[in-house]
Amino acid sequence: MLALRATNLTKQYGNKTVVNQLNLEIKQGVIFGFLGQNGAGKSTFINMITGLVRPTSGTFELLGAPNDSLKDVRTRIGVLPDYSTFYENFTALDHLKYFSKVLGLKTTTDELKQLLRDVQLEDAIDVKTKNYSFGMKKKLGIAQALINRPEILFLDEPTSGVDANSILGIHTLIRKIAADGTTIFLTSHNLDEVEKLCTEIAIMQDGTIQTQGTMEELREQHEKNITVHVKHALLDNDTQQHLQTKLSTLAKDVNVSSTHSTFIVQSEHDIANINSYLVSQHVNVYRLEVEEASLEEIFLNLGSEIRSA
Ligand SMILES: Nc1ncnc2c1ncn2[C@@H]1O[C@H](COP(=O)(O)OP(=O)(O)OP(=O)(O)O)[C@@H](O)[C@H]1O
Repeated sequence: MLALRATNLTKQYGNKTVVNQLNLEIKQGVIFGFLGQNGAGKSTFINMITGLVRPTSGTFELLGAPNDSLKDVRTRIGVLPDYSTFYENFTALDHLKYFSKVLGLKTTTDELKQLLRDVQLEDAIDVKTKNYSFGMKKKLGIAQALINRPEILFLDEPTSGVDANSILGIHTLIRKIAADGTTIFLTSHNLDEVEKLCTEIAIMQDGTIQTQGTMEELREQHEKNITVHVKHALLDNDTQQHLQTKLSTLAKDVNVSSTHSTFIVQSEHDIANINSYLVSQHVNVYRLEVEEASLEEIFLNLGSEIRSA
């Protein structure tokens, strides 16, 4: 069973189409990163999936339940919205007890305390939330979203405004929740975070999914420049010059020195060609390192692909 399948999902506000015939499939157990510039339609998509906003047209299935029977799965999902509000005079424990009751769960106080420990709020269990920092409120929001041990957890910007130490803690927690079998749907503007955490990534633009895949697949599809560093046996001046000239016909930004050379190619195929050429010239290659494109580069490349289309 898929965790989520959206088919031609569309949301219009007046004349404006915010989510446009969107198709998406998410397998169970993945940490799914959902990216897009401001206004791309991410929150609107999540709001439809979590039942806050009604689609204009199209359908989706969440944990196997069709969108018109969402109440059947509501207790199996967890949601951290992009902002959470809490009763100021409640402590963290009061909050979790309250939400546990609202959801009709039979969670014990010990279990709720453990949940607060999991999100590193053990020192603030009995502190009123009016005294919480922004980051502490995020953590409490995550604890609240986990209270029903959800099968799929929606995290909208879980680390924005959170200090670096706490971010590491939240990342560890997300990995642990995923390892326990929960599917994670993560929205973040922090591309580094998405690259580190997510096993699958989709990039949304103007209401549709522009690309989707693992980091490896995204690199294959959208990587424009691959930087290659070669360490080789000592070359004499003539060979260096010869290689500089020849490699410049096969690659960009070629820089051949006596023991190291670097160049930029457009595809892995070019690397194989250059390597064969070096072998044919009896250049002993000791090491060949490829600098992989970051998600940020892919994201920027995609933006320019769309603008020039
Ligand atoms: N209730 C609404 N009524 C009218 N327009 C809306 C409504 N909600 C969202 N929009 C518009 O839909 C577009 C997409 O908004 P949405 O919040 O889904 O984008 P987003 O990708 O989540 O952006 P961000 O990264 O800034 O959170 C925006 O142009 C927004 O102004």
